Amino acid sequence: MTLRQRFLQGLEPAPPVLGLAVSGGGDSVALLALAVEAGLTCRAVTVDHGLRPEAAAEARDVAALCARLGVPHRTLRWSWDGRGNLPDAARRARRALIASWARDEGVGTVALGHTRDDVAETFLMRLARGAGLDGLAAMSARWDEGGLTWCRPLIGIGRQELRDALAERGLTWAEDPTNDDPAYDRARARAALAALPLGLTTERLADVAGHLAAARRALDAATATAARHHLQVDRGDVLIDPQGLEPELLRRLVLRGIAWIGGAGYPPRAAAVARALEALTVGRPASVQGCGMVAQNGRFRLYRDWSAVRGLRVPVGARWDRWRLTGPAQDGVTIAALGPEGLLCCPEWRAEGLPRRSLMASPAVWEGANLVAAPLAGRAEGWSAALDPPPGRISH
Ligand SMILES: Nc1ncnc2c1ncn2[C@@H]1O[C@H](COP(=O)(O)OP(=O)(O)OP(=O)(O)O)[C@@H](O)[C@H]1O
Repeated sequence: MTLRQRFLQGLEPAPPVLGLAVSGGGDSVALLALAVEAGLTCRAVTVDHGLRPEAAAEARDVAALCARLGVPHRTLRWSWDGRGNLPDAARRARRALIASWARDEGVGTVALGHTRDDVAETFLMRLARGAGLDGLAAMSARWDEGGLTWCRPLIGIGRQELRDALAERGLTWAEDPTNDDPAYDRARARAALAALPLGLTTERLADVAGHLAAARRALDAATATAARHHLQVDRGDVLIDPQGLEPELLRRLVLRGIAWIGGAGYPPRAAAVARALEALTVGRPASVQGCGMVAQNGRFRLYRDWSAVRGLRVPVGARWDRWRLTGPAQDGVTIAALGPEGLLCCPEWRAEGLPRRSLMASPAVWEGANLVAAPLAGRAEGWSAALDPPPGRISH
């Protein structure tokens, strides 16, 4: 099969308009070139993170190439607020910017230029960190998120083959200097791939990651089935019945609960989850990523820890933790946690059937220090609280 055929196979089914995330590096320039050669209708986007002095020039080069190829292109800018881990913050911001660009452009599918080498590098990096099945499994070739389909049509293709194809076409690309900077994990993984022992190859490692991805999909399906029988959502809480569950499936259900309630956007440390499960098994409470857990009548209740939201205050209409409150319009009111003081003003709270600790972290309407409404604690006063749906997978 030719390179173009393999690219089209990786794209199946080809969308009416394909969004292309083009950084200007060899992989994504090859993505752009292959999409144009295949005659697809495309729109391209580049995110300038402003992190390297050359970034703006690279974005201009992509814009110029797109103009030559007749592909509409946009450059989006982002600047780091200094929070979180930089590569991770940049990736999340990039995905969010690209998603909103795609929605504005009427693009339903966005292609990323990850290659087989990226799969092998990621596998090695995660192996070095002692990752489990989820971390070692190959990145997804296609997934839906936020109303958009993301795909990686080059995931089965080697980086060198793509560069050779670019060279044949006289196309140039930018080399990211951090790719060879041993301060970065990925650069060290690249160097390690160039000198693998035991006859191991990039293809082999990518194959192994692919086998693990198949196992992960099966486990995801088993987790979904287990959730139907063993997991229940009780307003903002999650109830899990551990009876008869495989320990690994129980762990995965607890992880889902933590992801939804804690909302961290990345999985908690495996050791922290193992400790929490051990504590629950002997009837002690636990807390991970702002998600509290207690064992109660043979079931685990996962709830929002009040300490994680006690300082959170937003205007009416804005999202508070996982909630959005609506009610009679009124000036000067804000949304914050009910807390112990608020609960004292809700004499009927027990009738609602939620434990005190869950209600403390439930959303309430405040006017200064006065409680206006607490829809989950028996003081609705015309207000209602809608909850975000539980998420699917966290990473792709
Ligand atoms: N600045 C950017 N602008 C547009 N697209 C980008 C940009 N950076 C990366 N991409 C897209 O993401 C693909 C993968 O690039 P890269 O490996 O740097 O990103 P990543 O999403 O951070 O992945 P990883 O998890 O491998 O670090 C690129 O081929 C390209 O499609």
